[in-house]
Amino acid sequence: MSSRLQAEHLYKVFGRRPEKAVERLHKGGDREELRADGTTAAVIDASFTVEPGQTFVVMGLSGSGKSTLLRMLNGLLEPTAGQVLFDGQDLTALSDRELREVRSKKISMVFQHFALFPHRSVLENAAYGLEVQGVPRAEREMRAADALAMCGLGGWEKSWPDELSGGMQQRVGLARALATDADLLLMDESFSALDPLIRRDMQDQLIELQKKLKKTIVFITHDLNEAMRLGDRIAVMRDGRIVQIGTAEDILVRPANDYVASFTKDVDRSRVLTAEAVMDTNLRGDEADCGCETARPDSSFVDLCAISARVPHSVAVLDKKQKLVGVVPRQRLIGFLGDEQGEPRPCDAPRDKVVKVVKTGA
Ligand SMILES: Nc1ncnc2c1ncn2[C@@H]1O[C@H](COP(=O)(O)OP(=O)(O)OP(=O)(O)O)[C@@H](O)[C@H]1O
Repeated sequence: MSSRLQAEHLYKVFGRRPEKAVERLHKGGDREELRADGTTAAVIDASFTVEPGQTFVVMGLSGSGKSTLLRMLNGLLEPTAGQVLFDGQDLTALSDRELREVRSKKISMVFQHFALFPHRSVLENAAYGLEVQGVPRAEREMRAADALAMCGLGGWEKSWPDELSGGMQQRVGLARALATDADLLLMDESFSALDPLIRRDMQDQLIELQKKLKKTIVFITHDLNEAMRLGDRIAVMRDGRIVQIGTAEDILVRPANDYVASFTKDVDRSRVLTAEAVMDTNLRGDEADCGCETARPDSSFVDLCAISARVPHSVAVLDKKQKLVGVVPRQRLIGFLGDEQGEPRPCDAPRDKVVKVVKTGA
């Protein structure tokens, strides 16, 4: 059973008199103001909940506070203010011993640079977390071998890390995290050092594993495309603050401000949007009465385009109970793809006639 993670008004300030700095931040002060005094507000008032089995992605540019936030979630850094609740337990109130216990049994980290021991075999590396827990050799080797197989590394147990490619080494890192049966996986830029194709493979692997294992995952990245592929929910950080939390669709279709919107420019919208985000919910009520093919709210954008090409009118969207919940006119599909949700401008020419050829260029 996976666990629930909750961050409540977390602050981390580095430098002199951090508590005083939190007070100033409370009163609306910002990072720049504090920096002038030689104080860094790394994380400012971060609150969120990660439900059991969810992948929560924290996305932001370098220096936005992602790693500091993550280190507070596993108790490696003590918050200047605020609380971290894990399985209902306040991590900030635990003794060092209790915290070490929680960290070794319930929380696993996967780092960007695989952090493998060069003089241990792949199997010994995957079993490392269990060794720290004091699990007997035979059991830990069995569990590590299972985790390696889950990560596609069956047969590589006796190899050495330097015999493996970067992608395979990261699979060992993932296997090590999975072998311990920890409910909470904290992944810090775990795929950022990999080539684009291998990175995509690892994302696919994580998505597949997560369908089965349903861990509670916090994944840090600076890449919005990666965030959107992996995240059930995404928090966007800027200058220490979370500026938006939402699904990939929320971020894409309803960015909280221009800063978030500026990230979405490079996102392949057709991979993120579903019928639910695109559909018009202003209904007559009889749009699905004709017996033509329909879509579901979770139909992908690409599927929706294909259906739209096959039916002569708007696509009706029906929920699981076959209730009509929206319609998608073709115009709307094209508009969403081009991030243009206004109405077409009027044209004086007779329908379907090209009146004159407009020359462009010099
Ligand atoms: N131990 C520390 N002492 C002082 N300042 C720190 C410390 N750790 C982090 N910072 C500062 O806090 C801010 C947030 O850093 P953090 O590493 O959390 O950001 P990040 O988003 O993870 O960046 P990156 O992607 O580059 O790792 C930065 O300005 C950084 O310089």
